[in-house]
Amino acid sequence: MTNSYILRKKNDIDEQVQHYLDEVYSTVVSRNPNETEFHQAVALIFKSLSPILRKYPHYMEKGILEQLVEPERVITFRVPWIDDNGKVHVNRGFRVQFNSALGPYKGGLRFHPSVNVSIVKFLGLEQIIKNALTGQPIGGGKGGADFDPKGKSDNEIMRFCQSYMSELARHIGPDTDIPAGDIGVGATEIGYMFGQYKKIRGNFEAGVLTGKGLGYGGSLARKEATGYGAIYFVEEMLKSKGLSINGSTTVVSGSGNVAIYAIEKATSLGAKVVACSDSDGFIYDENGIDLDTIKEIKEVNKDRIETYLAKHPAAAYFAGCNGIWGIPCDVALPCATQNELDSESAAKLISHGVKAVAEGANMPCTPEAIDAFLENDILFGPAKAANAGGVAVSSLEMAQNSMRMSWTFEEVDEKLQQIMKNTYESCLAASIEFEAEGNLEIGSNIAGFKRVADAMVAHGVI
Ligand SMILES: NC(=O)C1=CN([C@@H]2O[C@H](COP(=O)(O)OP(=O)(O)OC[C@H]3O[C@@H](n4cnc5c(N)ncnc54)[C@H](O)[C@@H]3O)[C@@H](O)[C@H]2O)C=CC1
Ligand SMILES: O=C(O)CCC(=O)C(=O)O
Repeated sequence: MTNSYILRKKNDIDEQVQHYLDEVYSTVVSRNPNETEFHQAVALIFKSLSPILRKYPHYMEKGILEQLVEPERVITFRVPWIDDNGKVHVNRGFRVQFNSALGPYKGGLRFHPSVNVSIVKFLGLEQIIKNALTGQPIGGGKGGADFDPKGKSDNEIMRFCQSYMSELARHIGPDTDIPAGDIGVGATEIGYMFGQYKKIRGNFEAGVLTGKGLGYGGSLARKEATGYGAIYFVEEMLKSKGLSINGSTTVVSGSGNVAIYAIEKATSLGAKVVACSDSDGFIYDENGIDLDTIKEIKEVNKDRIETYLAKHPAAAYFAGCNGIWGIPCDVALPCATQNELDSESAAKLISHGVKAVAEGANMPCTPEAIDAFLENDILFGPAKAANAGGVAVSSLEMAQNSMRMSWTFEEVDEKLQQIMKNTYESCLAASIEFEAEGNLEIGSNIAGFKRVADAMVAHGVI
């Protein structure tokens, strides 16, 4: 009698939770039609949340999920600029100020032709949970424009950045919203945007942007932070199985900021990184990639990865990006872009004996690929946790700006290592508490969600 009563109660709450998740998700889909990346990001988070909603049903009673998936503010604006031939172009700019429960909105800006409201919202939603996992006092936001920096002159990029900031400036500030870089936005673009912001405001507010140059308020180790942080996270995952990245064969997709510094740290810890890519194709160098050549191609010459062969004729180049996951490796790090690693690629990695996969990029693995890794007991580091090092050091940059002082590279790196260790441990602890031991996908979503949800409950319905 008692047992069947308990069983019925348990089924009731299971049903309520599932009904609540389904209902909020279907509202997201109907209210935001065609925003497929945003739907995917919502579904990924919701898939992990049943256990915590069962344990703490007050999150449902207080409508936390309904509020979480609706950005506090979405700003869309015109970005007109003039090219070197005098022709006028108009791009569309975005900033999604998604959630400020834990602090001012914080997250990068992406300049890429694919940028639209769906992409900015998926990135913004992920950023809320990621920022919470770092333990830093930062809310979640993201922005960008459908501007393609490829093939543009330095003057064109400067004029674009100035125009973009002419509008964005009125919406941001060191205690309001602090943008940084993402795809297509590095220290050069941040510099031009900072210059324009300073001119408009008539103030030197260093803390309004992060990822700044070292000469005017940037932090040592910010450039390296996302890639290094991903490797610190991978080391924690591997350690849990008595393994290490030392001696591993590693494959990294992309060859931008995240990929380059992931390769640098992995190599310094004894991994052999044999492949990396750009949006045209990938290189395979069985001796281990020469990172100085990659840096020269990507950071100095802004050229294509194929040109690696000029200095390393024994290496191989393959057109197309997906083939990179067919290379046998122990550790795979997708560090390029969303949905770059699908179930077919996951199956290849698994059949070749991959031991760990960690997402340096945001949402690079499709939901089916993630399921395949988890079902096959592959260590899986989700983006929200594995690539949190970049925004964590951005928060340290804000702290240094507030104090008007600078920490050494070693000091920042040490704090980054501690944050990545803490992030790993809080994801693991949540996975254990909610009976999914070692499933860091569930652990990261629950641990990050709980911190944000508790703050939202404390603030009331606002
Ligand atoms: N920069 C940062 O601090 C952080 C970046 N991320 C994420 O990491 C990813 C990469 O960003 P960044 O390195 O900053 O950008 P980036 O602009 O420096 O580099 C992007 C690289 O990816 C390559 N790429 C683009 N599409 C590709 C594809 N389909 N296959 C292979 N390569 C492709 C580009 O050629 C470029 O080399 C993005 O998902 C971004 O959101 C995440 C956390 C922080
Ligand atoms: O450093 C930041 O504020 C943002 C980094 C970022 O865009 C990300 O974590 O995806």
